[in-house]
Amino acid sequence: MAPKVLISDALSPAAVQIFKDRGVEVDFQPNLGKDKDKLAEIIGHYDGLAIRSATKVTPKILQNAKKLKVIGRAGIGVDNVDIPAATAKGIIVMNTPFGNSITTAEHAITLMLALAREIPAADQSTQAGKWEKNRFMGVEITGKTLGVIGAGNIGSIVIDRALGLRMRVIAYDPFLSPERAVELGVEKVELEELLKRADFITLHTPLTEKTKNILDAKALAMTKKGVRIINCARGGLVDEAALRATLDSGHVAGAAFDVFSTEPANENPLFGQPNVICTPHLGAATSEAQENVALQVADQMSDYLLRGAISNAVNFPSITAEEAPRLKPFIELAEKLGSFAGQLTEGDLKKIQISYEGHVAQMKTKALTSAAVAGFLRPMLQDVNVVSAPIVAKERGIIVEEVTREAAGDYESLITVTVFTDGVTRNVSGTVFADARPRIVNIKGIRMDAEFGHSMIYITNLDKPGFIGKFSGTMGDAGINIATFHVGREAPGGNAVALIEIDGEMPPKVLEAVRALPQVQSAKPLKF
Ligand SMILES: NC(=O)C1=CN([C@@H]2O[C@H](COP(=O)(O)OP(=O)(O)OC[C@H]3O[C@@H](n4cnc5c(N)ncnc54)[C@H](O)[C@@H]3O)[C@@H](O)[C@H]2O)C=CC1
Ligand SMILES: O=C(O)CCC(=O)C(=O)O
Repeated sequence: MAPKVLISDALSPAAVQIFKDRGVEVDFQPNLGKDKDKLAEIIGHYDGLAIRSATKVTPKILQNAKKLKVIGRAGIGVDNVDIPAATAKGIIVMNTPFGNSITTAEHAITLMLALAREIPAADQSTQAGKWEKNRFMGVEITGKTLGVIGAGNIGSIVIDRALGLRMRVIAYDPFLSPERAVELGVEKVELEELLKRADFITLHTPLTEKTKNILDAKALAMTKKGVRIINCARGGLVDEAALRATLDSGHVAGAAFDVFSTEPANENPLFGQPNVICTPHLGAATSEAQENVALQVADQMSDYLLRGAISNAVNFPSITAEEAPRLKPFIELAEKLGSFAGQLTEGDLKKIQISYEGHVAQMKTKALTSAAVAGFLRPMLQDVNVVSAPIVAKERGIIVEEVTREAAGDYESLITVTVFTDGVTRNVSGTVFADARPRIVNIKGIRMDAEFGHSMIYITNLDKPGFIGKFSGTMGDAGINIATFHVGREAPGGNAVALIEIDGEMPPKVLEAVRALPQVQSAKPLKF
C-alpha cells in the first residue's frame, strides 16, 4: 500500500506533484496546521507530515501519530517540532537546510537598506501626498561596519553580499573556524567587540538556550550609539522590551524585525515606532525559495518512505538511497546482535561496545550502532527504537563505544557487540553473507554459524557425550519441534554453547527440565 502524507501548511503545490509522481498518496490541507485539535484527530492516518512554520508538532499531536514515520520541514528552523518527543517515537525529523538561505539573506540585506534610508516611512509619507524631502535623512552603508551574529549558511551569504556592498564585516560565532573566517573575508570577533564596533547588527543563529536574548538590555547597552538592528532569524534572540527602551532613548537608531517572540505577532513592543520596520516572518517568502524547499522536502520524504534513504534528518544520520539497501541487512544484524546481548544481560550495565571490522566499517556505523543499542535496550524498555536509542542510552548513563577496523579478518564484514556489566564481559559477533541473511558466527569466543530464528534457546553446557540426545528427547517428549540446532565449543570436552530454534514457545516446565540436564550450565529462551 502506498504511504500517505499530509501537507498541513502552505507549501508550494510543487510538493503535491512530486509526492504523486513518486507514488506517495498526498492530502494537501494548507490551513490545517493552525487547527491543533483537527490535526490531532486525523494525524493517525498518515505516514508522513510535511510542514512549514504554522504547524506546531506538539507531544499531544505525536501521541496520536500512530503510523507517522517522518516529519518534513520545508524550511530550516525545526523549533515548531518537539524533537525529543518525535525521536522517542522513532519519527525522523528532516529539514531543507539550504533551500531558502539565499532568500532569507536577501531579506536581511533588504531590511538593512530599508532601515538605512527609512524606505517604508518615506513611502507612506510620499503616497500620503506630503513630499517631506527634508524629513528623511538616511545613512550610507558603504564603509560602515556590519556585525553578523551567527555565520552559518545564511550568515555567510549575508557576509558575502555585505562585502559586495563595500561594508566592513565582523562576525561573532563560536563555531566559526579562523580558516573559514579567512575564506569568507570576515573578521572574527568576540560578541562584546562586535557590539561596540558595529553600525548595523544582523542576527543569524537558531534560538537555543545560549542564544535566547543574546541581545538583552546589558548587551544593547554595550552597542554603539546609532546602531541599527536586524533580526531575520528567530523571535526571542533580542529582548523586545529592552530594545524598545533603547529605541525610545535614541541609543538605537532603528530596528528591522521579521521574527517575533510570539507569532503570529498581533501586538508587540516594537510595533508603532517610527524607526522600526516589521515584516510577518517573510524571510523565506520568495517563489524561488518556496519552490526549492517544497520540492526538496517532498523528495526527501518520498526517499525515506519508499526507499529508506535519510537526508537532512536532525535526529538520525544520513543514509543515501544507494546505501539503504546495502545497509538494511546490517541494520537487522546489529539490532539482533544487540537484542541477543540484551536478553542475556543481567546485573549493572556499564558499557556497550560495538565493533565493526572489514567492509561494514566503511558503512554508516552510527546508524548501525543506534540499531544495536535499540536491540539491546528493547528487552528492558519496550518503547525504544533505532532513532531514540542513543538518547535513551545516554539518559540512563550507559556508555556506548564504537570501534572500527577497516581490515577484514576471517569474515568480509563482522559486527561484534560486547557488553560490560559488573564483573562480566559478554560478546557476540555476526555477519551477513551474500544471501543478505544475518547470522551469529561467534559467541564468547566460540565459533558457530546460526541464523536468527523467531523463538530460540541459548544453552551453555559442557562438551560431554549425551547432551544432544537428552535435549532432543526432552523436547520431543514435550511435543516441541526443533527447527535448527547449532553447537560450538571452546575445545573438546570444554565449554560449549548451543543455539536452537524451536517452533512455538518454550513452556516454563520444559525449560526447567532442560536446565536440569546433567551437561547443561544455563538455558535461556530468546525471541527475535
Ligand atoms: N525569517 C525566516 O523566514 C527564516 C529564518 N531562518 C532562521 O535563520 C537561522 C539561521 O539559519 P542558518 O544560517 O541556515 O543556520 P546554520 O545552522 O547554518 O547557522 C547558524 C549559525 O549560528 C551559529 N551559532 C550557534 N550558536 C551561536 C551562538 N551562541 N552565538 C553565535 N553564533 C551561534 C552556529 O555556529 C551557526 O554557524 C535559523 O534560526 C533559521 O531558523 C531560516 C530561514 C528563514
Ligand atoms: O516557512 C517559512 O515561511 C519560514 C521559514 C523559516 O523560518 C525557516 O526556514 O526556518
